[in-house]
Amino acid sequence: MIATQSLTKRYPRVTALDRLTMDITPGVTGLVGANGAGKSTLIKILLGLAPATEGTASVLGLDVSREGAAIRERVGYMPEHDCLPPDVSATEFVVHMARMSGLPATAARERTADTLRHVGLYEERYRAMGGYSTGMKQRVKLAQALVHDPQLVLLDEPTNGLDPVGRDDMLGLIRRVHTDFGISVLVTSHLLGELERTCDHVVVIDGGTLLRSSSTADFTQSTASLAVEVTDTDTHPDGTAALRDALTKAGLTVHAPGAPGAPGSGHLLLVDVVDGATHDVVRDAVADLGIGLIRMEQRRHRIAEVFTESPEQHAEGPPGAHTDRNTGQPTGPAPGTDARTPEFAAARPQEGHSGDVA
Ligand SMILES: Nc1ncnc2c1ncn2[C@@H]1O[C@H](COP(=O)(O)OP(=O)(O)OP(=O)(O)O)[C@@H](O)[C@H]1O
Repeated sequence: MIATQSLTKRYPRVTALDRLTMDITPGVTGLVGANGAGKSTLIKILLGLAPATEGTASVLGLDVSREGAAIRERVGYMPEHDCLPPDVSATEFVVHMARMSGLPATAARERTADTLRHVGLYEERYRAMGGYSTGMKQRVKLAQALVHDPQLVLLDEPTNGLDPVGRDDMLGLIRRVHTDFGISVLVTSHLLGELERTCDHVVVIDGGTLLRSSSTADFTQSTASLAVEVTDTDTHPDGTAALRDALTKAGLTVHAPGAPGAPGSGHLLLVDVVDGATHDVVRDAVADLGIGLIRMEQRRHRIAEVFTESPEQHAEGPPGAHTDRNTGQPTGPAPGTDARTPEFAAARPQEGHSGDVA
């Protein structure tokens, strides 16, 4: 859908994109990065609205530097900032945008009604947008991006300004744009947590450079672990400790509950999954000890956890310390490990916490 090669954008005082090379395939892709990482700049280049300083990019096989108009015919765009005229209704506005995209008048009205219904705007669609809530405005912005039935939509921070419920609704809508209509989606966010529920693929950029690009499953599965809880018996008054010893002897890595920095807690053991046989080793060890197995469940790490692990664990991952591409000065650790943006910091894993609500 999208390919960039050494894409660079320099503004007079800042390099917004720095030799960015990536490929985005059909589906729902999340583009995540802290504020100022270069997400909006990338979208503007992909739409042919801003020229790159160096490098190339194509969208649906069309060159962004020469075929911007053809790209904008086939691609929908939802801008980040509030851009709706306050004194017209959603219906008038979306019909206008449909006409601008080349739809005849009747088709524009029909598509507008369908699209506004799809995004959940009903009677309100005839009211002036100046009186809309942030959630309603975001829905109108999504509707105008979809109204001309594009092959791909670029959504710039569609959950900005929404409360948790509004955000969940918007993420559900975005997912359905792909599942119901087959439209591919590139959605940007500075919240790691919300992307793993919505996207098939996640691209992480920081300081205009690519940190990581992989499927959401790869992000979370590569570091899966088994959570195991067992009973105590007369023979083994501390069943958890007995099992930990047995599994360690069997060559598995077990995180001891309560150990400093260990992810286990209480009576839960977290066992790193080596391969498909790990479950069997745990089952056999429990049976041999004669203790009861309360639960054994596979846990996927959340994307945020991947970024709080040591960088050496990811060959293609972020370096531990970043250097400002403009000043050459160190700026601190990679996203997910620093406090440059509260949202990244808030995305740190917490038990029973969705990870993206500050
Ligand atoms: N027109 C411009 N002129 C000069 N600098 C710009 C311009 N547009 C963006 N920048 C700078 O380029 C960098 C990347 O900005 P960009 O808006 O692409 O980031 P972003 O990841 O979308 O962040 P945000 O979510 O805050 O918009 C920032 O340092 C920004 O200040």
